Amino acid sequence: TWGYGPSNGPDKWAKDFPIADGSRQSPINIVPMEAQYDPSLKPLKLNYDQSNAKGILNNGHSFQVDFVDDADSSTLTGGPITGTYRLRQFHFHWGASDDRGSEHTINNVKFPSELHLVHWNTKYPSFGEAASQPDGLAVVGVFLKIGAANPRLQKVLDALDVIKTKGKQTTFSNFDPATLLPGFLDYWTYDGSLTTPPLLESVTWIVLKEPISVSPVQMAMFRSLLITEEGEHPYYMVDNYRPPQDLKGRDVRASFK
Ligand SMILES: Nc1nnc(SCC(=O)Nc2ccc(S(N)(=O)=O)cc2)s1
Ligand SMILES: [Zn+2]
Repeated sequence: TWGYGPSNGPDKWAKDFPIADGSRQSPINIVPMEAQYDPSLKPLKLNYDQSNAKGILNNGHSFQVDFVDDADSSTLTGGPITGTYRLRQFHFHWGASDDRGSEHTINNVKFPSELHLVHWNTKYPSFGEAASQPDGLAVVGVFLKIGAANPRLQKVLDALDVIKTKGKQTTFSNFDPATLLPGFLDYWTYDGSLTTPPLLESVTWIVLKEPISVSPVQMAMFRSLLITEEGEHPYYMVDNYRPPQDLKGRDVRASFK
């Protein structure tokens, strides 16, 4: 199956997922000077209920915190989207060293990690249905930048030692992902895709300009996860990022001047 290694990594995905060469693939390199300020873009509204946090899972290519999404209690509204999108999960991408790891780049600059908050459009009956629609998903991307240790991140990182191997999961409750957001919610937005197989072209991307901090010690905790199952020869979960894809004529809009 797909992964990030030399034999199953991003350059090989088109074989099983031909949409990898599609017209609205993600991530992309963001060039702020070429983004167009759009005064009609609304402020982002992220309203999460911490009690919706359900569990934390090592899925073999990242770890994700899953949310109860059977009601409009943890939602994304405003921004470039119309209607209400429900939070499904959040996860991260990161590098083997601090010089890489993010999926989106800014002027070709990579960050050590990128947080993705995945939401689905409630005009569709389920996440799975929404995932196949052009306006089905909205993912908020947040860059992580090396600096002071991030105390809000620590609760997530402290849960990693019980989900070391692929397939492990544990309960994870009472966590408001809004605590992971930066102070200002200025963003860039463009039409894109899932950045891992099935690479579905159903994502309105909302990439925040302001990063959050992470310390080198905290980055080392991300890198202690394994992509392998218990009992298998261990391989570390690192460099789980897809490089930027061709813009193919798409516009990138900015919510700020
Ligand atoms: N019918 C379907 N059920 N589930 C899927 S795909 C599962 C899923 O959530 N995939 C996913 C892949 C990548 C991303 S990302 N990195 O945020 O673009 C988010 C989410 S299609
Ligand atoms: Zn992601």
